[in-house]
Amino acid sequence: MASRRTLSLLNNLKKDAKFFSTSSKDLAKVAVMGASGGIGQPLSLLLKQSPLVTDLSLYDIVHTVGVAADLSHMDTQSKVRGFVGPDQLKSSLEGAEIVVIPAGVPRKPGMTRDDLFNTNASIVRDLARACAEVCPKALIGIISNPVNSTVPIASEVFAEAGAYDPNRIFGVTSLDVVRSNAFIAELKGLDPQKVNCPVIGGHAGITILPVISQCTPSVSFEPDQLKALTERIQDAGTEVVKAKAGAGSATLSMAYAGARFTFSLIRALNGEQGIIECAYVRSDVTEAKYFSTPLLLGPNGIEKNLGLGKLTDFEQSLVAPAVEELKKNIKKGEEFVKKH
Ligand SMILES: NC(=O)c1ccc[n+]([C@@H]2O[C@H](COP(=O)([O-])OP(=O)(O)OC[C@H]3O[C@@H](n4cnc5c(N)ncnc54)[C@H](O)[C@@H]3O)[C@@H](O)[C@H]2O)c1
Ligand SMILES: O=C(O)C[C@H](O)C(=O)O
Repeated sequence: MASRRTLSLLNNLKKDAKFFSTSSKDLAKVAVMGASGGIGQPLSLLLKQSPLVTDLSLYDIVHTVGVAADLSHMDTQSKVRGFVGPDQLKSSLEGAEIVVIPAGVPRKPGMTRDDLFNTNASIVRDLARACAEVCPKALIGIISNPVNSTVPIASEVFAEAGAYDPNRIFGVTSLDVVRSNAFIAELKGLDPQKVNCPVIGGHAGITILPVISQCTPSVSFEPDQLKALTERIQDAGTEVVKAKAGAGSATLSMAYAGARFTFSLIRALNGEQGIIECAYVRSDVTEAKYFSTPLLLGPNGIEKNLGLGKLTDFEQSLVAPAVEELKKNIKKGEEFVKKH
Protein backbone atom coordinates (compact mmCIF):
# COMPACT_ATOMS: atom_id res chain seq x y z
CA MET A 1 0.00 0.00 0.00
CA ALA A 2 1.34 3.47 -0.83
CA SER A 3 2.49 5.52 2.14
CA ARG A 4 0.90 8.91 2.88
CA ARG A 5 4.11 10.60 1.65
CA THR A 6 3.99 8.68 -1.67
CA LEU A 7 0.33 9.59 -2.14
CA SER A 8 1.09 13.24 -1.48
CA LEU A 9 3.98 13.14 -3.98
CA LEU A 10 1.71 11.54 -6.57
CA ASN A 11 -0.93 14.21 -6.00
CA ASN A 12 1.64 16.96 -6.43
CA LEU A 13 2.90 15.34 -9.63
CA LYS A 14 -0.66 15.22 -10.97
CA LYS A 15 -1.10 18.91 -10.20
CA ASP A 16 2.22 19.76 -11.88
CA ALA A 17 1.37 17.61 -14.90
CA LYS A 18 -1.91 19.48 -15.30
CA PHE A 19 -0.10 22.80 -15.03
CA PHE A 20 2.59 22.01 -17.57
CA SER A 21 0.65 19.73 -19.84
CA THR A 22 0.19 21.03 -23.37
CA SER A 23 -2.68 18.72 -24.22
CA SER A 24 -5.77 20.29 -25.69
CA LYS A 25 -7.41 19.71 -22.31
CA ASP A 26 -5.64 22.76 -20.84
CA LEU A 27 -7.72 25.27 -22.75
CA ALA A 28 -7.93 28.92 -21.92
CA LYS A 29 -9.47 31.81 -20.10
CA VAL A 30 -10.66 34.38 -22.63
CA ALA A 31 -11.90 37.93 -22.01
CA VAL A 32 -14.04 39.76 -24.60
CA MET A 33 -13.99 43.54 -24.27
CA GLY A 34 -17.00 45.14 -25.94
CA ALA A 35 -18.94 41.90 -25.44
CA SER A 36 -22.43 43.42 -25.72
CA GLY A 37 -21.90 44.80 -29.22
CA GLY A 38 -22.72 43.66 -32.72
CA ILE A 39 -19.50 41.63 -32.87
CA GLY A 40 -19.14 41.02 -29.14
CA GLN A 41 -22.36 39.02 -28.71
CA PRO A 42 -22.01 36.51 -31.55
CA LEU A 43 -18.26 36.22 -30.85
CA SER A 44 -19.04 35.40 -27.21
CA LEU A 45 -21.63 32.87 -28.40
CA LEU A 46 -19.06 31.10 -30.59
CA LEU A 47 -16.50 31.12 -27.77
CA LYS A 48 -19.07 29.80 -25.27
CA GLN A 49 -19.95 27.03 -27.69
CA SER A 50 -16.32 25.90 -27.99
CA PRO A 51 -14.81 23.19 -25.80
CA LEU A 52 -11.48 25.08 -26.12
CA VAL A 53 -12.59 27.80 -23.70
CA THR A 54 -12.79 27.17 -19.95
CA ASP A 55 -13.60 30.68 -18.69
CA LEU A 56 -15.28 33.45 -20.60
CA SER A 57 -15.18 36.93 -19.16
CA LEU A 58 -17.48 39.46 -20.81
CA TYR A 59 -16.78 43.17 -20.36
CA ASP A 60 -18.66 46.16 -21.77
CA ILE A 61 -19.90 49.50 -20.55
CA VAL A 62 -23.50 48.22 -20.95
CA HIS A 63 -25.61 45.03 -20.87
CA THR A 64 -22.97 42.39 -20.10
CA VAL A 65 -24.84 41.10 -17.04
CA GLY A 66 -27.71 40.13 -19.33
CA VAL A 67 -25.51 38.75 -22.09
CA ALA A 68 -23.63 36.61 -19.54
CA ALA A 69 -26.85 35.38 -17.90
CA ASP A 70 -28.17 34.39 -21.32
CA LEU A 71 -24.99 32.55 -22.42
CA SER A 72 -24.56 30.86 -19.03
CA HIS A 73 -27.66 28.73 -19.73
CA MET A 74 -25.88 26.99 -22.60
CA ASP A 75 -24.89 23.44 -21.63
CA THR A 76 -21.25 23.86 -22.60
CA GLN A 77 -18.40 23.62 -20.15
CA SER A 78 -17.03 27.17 -19.94
CA LYS A 79 -17.93 29.45 -17.06
CA VAL A 80 -19.24 32.84 -18.17
CA ARG A 81 -19.13 36.00 -16.09
CA GLY A 82 -20.32 39.47 -17.02
CA PHE A 83 -18.58 42.68 -15.95
CA VAL A 84 -20.07 46.07 -16.60
CA GLY A 85 -18.58 49.56 -16.43
CA PRO A 86 -15.11 50.93 -15.65
CA ASP A 87 -15.33 49.88 -11.96
CA GLN A 88 -15.36 46.24 -13.05
CA LEU A 89 -12.84 46.55 -15.90
CA LYS A 90 -9.82 45.25 -13.99
CA SER A 91 -11.74 42.35 -12.42
CA SER A 92 -12.86 41.29 -15.90
CA LEU A 93 -9.23 40.81 -16.95
CA GLU A 94 -7.97 38.85 -13.95
CA GLY A 95 -6.32 35.62 -15.10
CA ALA A 96 -7.09 36.28 -18.78
CA GLU A 97 -4.73 34.44 -21.14
CA ILE A 98 -6.37 35.84 -24.26
CA VAL A 99 -8.11 39.21 -24.54
CA VAL A 100 -10.17 39.96 -27.65
CA ILE A 101 -11.19 43.60 -28.15
CA PRO A 102 -14.16 44.45 -30.39
CA ALA A 103 -15.06 47.58 -28.35
CA GLY A 104 -15.78 50.83 -30.14
CA VAL A 105 -18.00 52.43 -32.73
CA PRO A 106 -18.50 50.99 -36.24
CA ARG A 107 -18.66 52.85 -39.57
CA LYS A 108 -21.73 54.30 -41.22
CA PRO A 109 -21.98 54.72 -45.02
CA GLY A 110 -19.60 57.40 -46.30
CA MET A 111 -17.11 57.00 -43.45
CA THR A 112 -13.59 55.59 -43.63
CA ARG A 113 -12.21 53.44 -40.84
CA ASP A 114 -9.90 56.32 -39.97
CA ASP A 115 -13.00 58.46 -39.26
CA LEU A 116 -13.49 56.20 -36.19
CA PHE A 117 -10.10 57.17 -34.77
CA ASN A 118 -11.32 60.02 -32.55
CA THR A 119 -13.76 57.79 -30.67
CA ASN A 120 -12.02 54.44 -30.71
CA ALA A 121 -8.44 55.52 -29.97
CA SER A 122 -9.18 56.35 -26.35
CA ILE A 123 -11.35 53.24 -25.90
CA VAL A 124 -8.50 50.98 -27.03
CA ARG A 125 -5.95 53.00 -25.04
CA ASP A 126 -7.93 52.58 -21.80
CA LEU A 127 -8.56 48.88 -22.34
CA ALA A 128 -4.88 48.32 -23.21
CA ARG A 129 -3.83 50.18 -20.04
CA ALA A 130 -5.96 47.84 -17.95
CA CYS A 131 -4.55 44.79 -19.77
CA ALA A 132 -0.96 45.98 -19.28
CA GLU A 133 -1.64 46.27 -15.54
CA VAL A 134 -3.78 43.19 -14.87
CA CYS A 135 -2.79 40.58 -17.50
CA PRO A 136 0.45 41.81 -19.10
CA LYS A 137 1.27 38.35 -20.46
CA ALA A 138 -2.08 37.81 -22.18
CA LEU A 139 -2.28 37.50 -25.96
CA ILE A 140 -4.26 40.53 -27.16
CA GLY A 141 -6.38 40.49 -30.34
CA ILE A 142 -7.55 43.92 -31.42
CA ILE A 143 -10.62 44.09 -33.66
CA SER A 144 -11.54 47.76 -33.01
CA ASN A 145 -10.98 50.03 -36.00
CA PRO A 146 -8.94 51.63 -37.36
CA VAL A 147 -6.82 48.51 -36.74
CA ASN A 148 -3.88 50.11 -38.61
CA SER A 149 -3.71 52.68 -35.77
CA THR A 150 -5.27 50.90 -32.77
CA VAL A 151 -2.53 48.21 -32.74
CA PRO A 152 0.23 50.87 -32.50
CA ILE A 153 -1.85 52.56 -29.77
CA ALA A 154 -2.07 49.38 -27.68
CA SER A 155 1.61 48.65 -28.29
CA GLU A 156 2.68 52.12 -27.12
CA VAL A 157 0.50 51.79 -24.02
CA PHE A 158 2.14 48.46 -23.15
CA ALA A 159 5.58 50.00 -23.80
CA GLU A 160 4.79 52.92 -21.46
CA ALA A 161 3.79 50.41 -18.80
CA GLY A 162 7.08 48.49 -19.32
CA ALA A 163 5.08 45.41 -20.35
CA TYR A 164 5.46 45.39 -24.14
CA ASP A 165 6.05 42.08 -25.86
CA PRO A 166 5.55 42.55 -29.62
CA ASN A 167 4.85 38.84 -29.99
CA ARG A 168 1.66 39.13 -27.96
CA ILE A 169 -0.28 41.99 -29.58
CA PHE A 170 -2.25 41.26 -32.77
CA GLY A 171 -4.50 43.27 -35.04
CA VAL A 172 -7.20 40.83 -36.11
CA THR A 173 -7.25 40.75 -39.92
CA SER A 174 -8.76 37.26 -40.22
CA LEU A 175 -11.91 38.65 -41.82
CA ASP A 176 -9.85 39.65 -44.86
CA VAL A 177 -8.60 36.07 -45.16
CA VAL A 178 -12.09 34.63 -44.64
CA ARG A 179 -13.50 36.96 -47.31
CA SER A 180 -10.73 36.11 -49.77
CA ASN A 181 -11.38 32.40 -49.24
CA ALA A 182 -15.13 32.90 -49.75
CA PHE A 183 -14.80 35.03 -52.89
CA ILE A 184 -12.16 32.81 -54.51
CA ALA A 185 -14.20 29.68 -53.74
CA GLU A 186 -17.28 31.30 -55.26
CA LEU A 187 -15.44 32.22 -58.49
CA LYS A 188 -13.75 28.85 -58.86
CA GLY A 189 -16.54 26.58 -57.60
CA LEU A 190 -14.41 25.33 -54.69
CA ASP A 191 -15.31 24.32 -51.12
CA PRO A 192 -14.50 27.57 -49.23
CA GLN A 193 -13.40 25.57 -46.19
CA LYS A 194 -10.59 24.12 -48.29
CA VAL A 195 -9.36 27.47 -49.64
CA ASN A 196 -6.66 29.42 -47.83
CA CYS A 197 -5.52 32.76 -49.20
CA PRO A 198 -3.06 34.83 -47.17
CA VAL A 199 -3.76 38.55 -46.84
CA ILE A 200 -0.91 40.85 -45.89
CA GLY A 201 -0.47 44.57 -45.15
CA GLY A 202 -3.07 46.29 -43.00
CA HIS A 203 -6.82 46.45 -42.56
CA ALA A 204 -8.16 49.38 -44.61
CA GLY A 205 -8.58 49.94 -48.35
CA ILE A 206 -5.32 49.86 -50.28
CA THR A 207 -3.44 48.48 -47.28
CA ILE A 208 -5.34 45.16 -47.60
CA LEU A 209 -3.21 43.00 -49.89
CA PRO A 210 -4.58 39.57 -50.77
CA VAL A 211 -1.77 37.32 -51.99
CA ILE A 212 -3.80 35.27 -54.43
CA SER A 213 -0.66 33.78 -56.00
CA GLN A 214 -0.03 32.00 -52.67
CA CYS A 215 -3.56 30.64 -52.35
CA THR A 216 -4.03 26.94 -51.67
CA PRO A 217 -5.24 25.26 -53.75
CA SER A 218 -3.45 27.17 -56.47
CA VAL A 219 -5.83 29.35 -58.52
CA SER A 220 -5.29 31.64 -61.47
CA PHE A 221 -7.27 34.54 -62.92
CA GLU A 222 -7.02 36.72 -66.01
CA PRO A 223 -5.44 40.13 -65.14
CA ASP A 224 -8.78 42.01 -65.25
CA GLN A 225 -10.51 39.48 -63.05
CA LEU A 226 -7.55 39.42 -60.64
CA LYS A 227 -7.68 43.22 -60.32
CA ALA A 228 -11.45 43.17 -59.74
CA LEU A 229 -11.16 40.38 -57.15
CA THR A 230 -8.35 42.18 -55.32
CA GLU A 231 -10.42 45.38 -55.22
CA ARG A 232 -13.51 43.52 -54.02
CA ILE A 233 -11.50 42.08 -51.11
CA GLN A 234 -10.10 45.55 -50.32
CA ASP A 235 -13.60 47.08 -50.36
CA ALA A 236 -15.49 44.20 -48.78
CA GLY A 237 -15.97 46.02 -45.46
CA THR A 238 -17.50 48.96 -47.31
CA GLU A 239 -19.73 46.55 -49.25
CA VAL A 240 -21.25 45.42 -45.92
CA VAL A 241 -21.44 48.97 -44.50
CA LYS A 242 -23.41 50.05 -47.59
CA ALA A 243 -25.69 47.00 -47.48
CA LYS A 244 -26.45 47.59 -43.78
CA ALA A 245 -27.35 51.17 -44.72
CA GLY A 246 -26.56 52.88 -41.43
CA ALA A 247 -27.03 49.87 -39.12
CA GLY A 248 -23.28 49.32 -38.68
CA SER A 249 -20.60 47.20 -40.32
CA ALA A 250 -19.75 43.50 -40.50
CA THR A 251 -20.61 41.79 -37.23
CA LEU A 252 -21.51 38.14 -37.89
CA SER A 253 -18.71 37.36 -40.34
CA MET A 254 -16.35 39.26 -38.01
CA ALA A 255 -17.49 37.19 -35.04
CA TYR A 256 -16.80 34.05 -37.10
CA ALA A 257 -13.37 35.36 -38.15
CA GLY A 258 -12.57 36.56 -34.60
CA ALA A 259 -13.51 33.17 -33.17
CA ARG A 260 -11.32 31.45 -35.77
CA PHE A 261 -8.37 33.65 -34.74
CA THR A 262 -9.02 33.12 -31.01
CA PHE A 263 -9.22 29.34 -31.41
CA SER A 264 -5.90 29.39 -33.27
CA LEU A 265 -4.33 31.35 -30.39
CA ILE A 266 -5.72 28.84 -27.86
CA ARG A 267 -4.52 25.83 -29.85
CA ALA A 268 -1.05 27.39 -30.11
CA LEU A 269 -1.11 28.21 -26.37
CA ASN A 270 -1.86 24.55 -25.72
CA GLY A 271 1.23 23.50 -27.64
CA GLU A 272 -0.34 22.44 -30.92
CA GLN A 273 2.26 22.74 -33.69
CA GLY A 274 1.97 24.35 -37.11
CA ILE A 275 -0.76 26.90 -36.34
CA ILE A 276 -0.49 29.74 -38.87
CA GLU A 277 -2.65 32.87 -39.05
CA CYS A 278 -2.22 36.23 -40.74
CA ALA A 279 -2.39 39.19 -38.34
CA TYR A 280 -1.25 42.81 -38.17
CA VAL A 281 1.74 42.89 -35.83
CA ARG A 282 4.99 44.68 -35.05
CA SER A 283 7.18 43.78 -38.00
CA ASP A 284 10.46 44.40 -39.76
CA VAL A 285 9.34 42.74 -42.99
CA THR A 286 8.75 46.12 -44.71
CA GLU A 287 9.43 49.76 -43.84
CA ALA A 288 6.09 49.91 -42.02
CA LYS A 289 6.58 49.26 -38.29
CA TYR A 290 3.42 47.13 -38.23
CA PHE A 291 2.43 44.84 -41.06
CA SER A 292 0.30 41.74 -41.46
CA THR A 293 1.92 38.54 -42.75
CA PRO A 294 1.39 34.85 -42.05
CA LEU A 295 2.62 34.06 -38.53
CA LEU A 296 3.56 30.76 -36.95
CA LEU A 297 1.90 30.85 -33.53
CA GLY A 298 3.15 29.25 -30.32
CA PRO A 299 2.53 29.33 -26.58
CA ASN A 300 4.05 32.82 -26.36
CA GLY A 301 2.28 34.33 -29.33
CA ILE A 302 4.31 34.80 -32.49
CA GLU A 303 6.85 32.02 -32.81
CA LYS A 304 8.02 33.06 -36.27
CA ASN A 305 7.03 35.72 -38.77
CA LEU A 306 6.78 33.91 -42.10
CA GLY A 307 7.21 37.12 -44.08
CA LEU A 308 5.92 38.10 -47.50
CA GLY A 309 6.89 34.98 -49.42
CA LYS A 310 7.23 35.25 -53.19
CA LEU A 311 4.96 37.92 -54.66
CA THR A 312 3.96 38.41 -58.30
CA ASP A 313 4.78 41.74 -59.99
CA PHE A 314 1.12 42.76 -59.58
CA GLU A 315 1.14 41.98 -55.83
CA GLN A 316 4.54 43.62 -55.40
CA SER A 317 3.25 46.81 -57.07
CA LEU A 318 0.60 47.13 -54.32
CA VAL A 319 3.06 46.91 -51.43
CA ALA A 320 4.76 50.34 -51.67
CA PRO A 321 1.51 52.41 -51.61
CA ALA A 322 0.22 50.25 -48.75
CA VAL A 323 3.41 50.81 -46.76
CA GLU A 324 3.21 54.60 -47.28
CA GLU A 325 -0.41 54.64 -46.04
CA LEU A 326 0.41 52.38 -43.09
CA LYS A 327 3.28 54.61 -42.00
CA LYS A 328 0.80 57.51 -41.66
CA ASN A 329 -1.75 55.39 -39.79
CA ILE A 330 0.95 54.09 -37.44
CA LYS A 331 2.37 57.55 -36.73
CA LYS A 332 -1.12 58.82 -35.92
CA GLY A 333 -1.63 56.04 -33.36
CA GLU A 334 1.78 56.53 -31.77
CA GLU A 335 1.37 60.29 -31.52
CA PHE A 336 -2.04 59.88 -29.91
CA VAL A 337 -0.50 57.93 -27.03
CA LYS A 338 2.32 60.47 -26.62
CA LYS A 339 -0.20 63.36 -26.41
CA HIS A 340 -2.88 61.67 -24.31
N1 LIG B 1 -10.93 44.11 -37.55
C1 LIG B 1 -11.97 43.89 -38.32
O1 LIG B 1 -11.86 43.17 -39.32
C2 LIG B 1 -13.30 44.49 -38.00
C3 LIG B 1 -14.46 43.98 -38.60
C4 LIG B 1 -15.68 44.52 -38.25
C5 LIG B 1 -15.76 45.56 -37.33
N2 LIG B 1 -14.62 46.04 -36.76
C6 LIG B 1 -14.65 47.09 -35.75
O2 LIG B 1 -15.08 46.54 -34.51
C7 LIG B 1 -15.62 47.58 -33.70
C8 LIG B 1 -16.94 47.13 -33.08
O3 LIG B 1 -17.91 46.94 -34.06
P1 LIG B 1 -19.41 46.50 -33.65
O4 LIG B 1 -20.16 46.37 -34.90
O5 LIG B 1 -19.38 45.37 -32.68
O6 LIG B 1 -19.90 47.82 -32.88
P2 LIG B 1 -21.08 47.97 -31.82
O7 LIG B 1 -21.36 49.41 -31.63
O8 LIG B 1 -22.21 47.08 -32.18
O9 LIG B 1 -20.44 47.37 -30.49
C9 LIG B 1 -19.39 47.99 -29.84
C10 LIG B 1 -19.47 47.69 -28.37
O10 LIG B 1 -18.38 48.35 -27.74
C11 LIG B 1 -18.86 48.80 -26.49
N3 LIG B 1 -17.98 49.82 -25.94
C12 LIG B 1 -17.91 51.15 -26.22
N4 LIG B 1 -17.00 51.74 -25.44
C13 LIG B 1 -16.47 50.77 -24.68
C14 LIG B 1 -15.47 50.75 -23.67
N5 LIG B 1 -14.83 51.86 -23.30
N6 LIG B 1 -15.16 49.57 -23.10
C15 LIG B 1 -15.80 48.44 -23.47
N7 LIG B 1 -16.76 48.40 -24.40
C16 LIG B 1 -17.08 49.55 -24.99
C17 LIG B 1 -20.27 49.32 -26.77
O11 LIG B 1 -21.03 49.45 -25.60
C18 LIG B 1 -20.78 48.24 -27.71
O12 LIG B 1 -21.42 47.21 -27.00
C19 LIG B 1 -15.75 48.78 -34.61
O13 LIG B 1 -14.69 49.67 -34.37
C20 LIG B 1 -15.64 48.19 -36.00
O14 LIG B 1 -15.16 49.13 -36.95
C21 LIG B 1 -13.41 45.52 -37.09
O1 LIG C 1 -15.51 47.96 -42.79
C1 LIG C 1 -15.59 48.21 -41.60
O2 LIG C 1 -15.70 49.35 -41.16
C2 LIG C 1 -15.58 47.07 -40.61
C3 LIG C 1 -14.47 46.10 -40.82
O3 LIG C 1 -13.22 46.70 -40.79
C4 LIG C 1 -14.64 45.26 -42.05
O4 LIG C 1 -13.68 45.06 -42.77
O5 LIG C 1 -15.76 44.77 -42.27
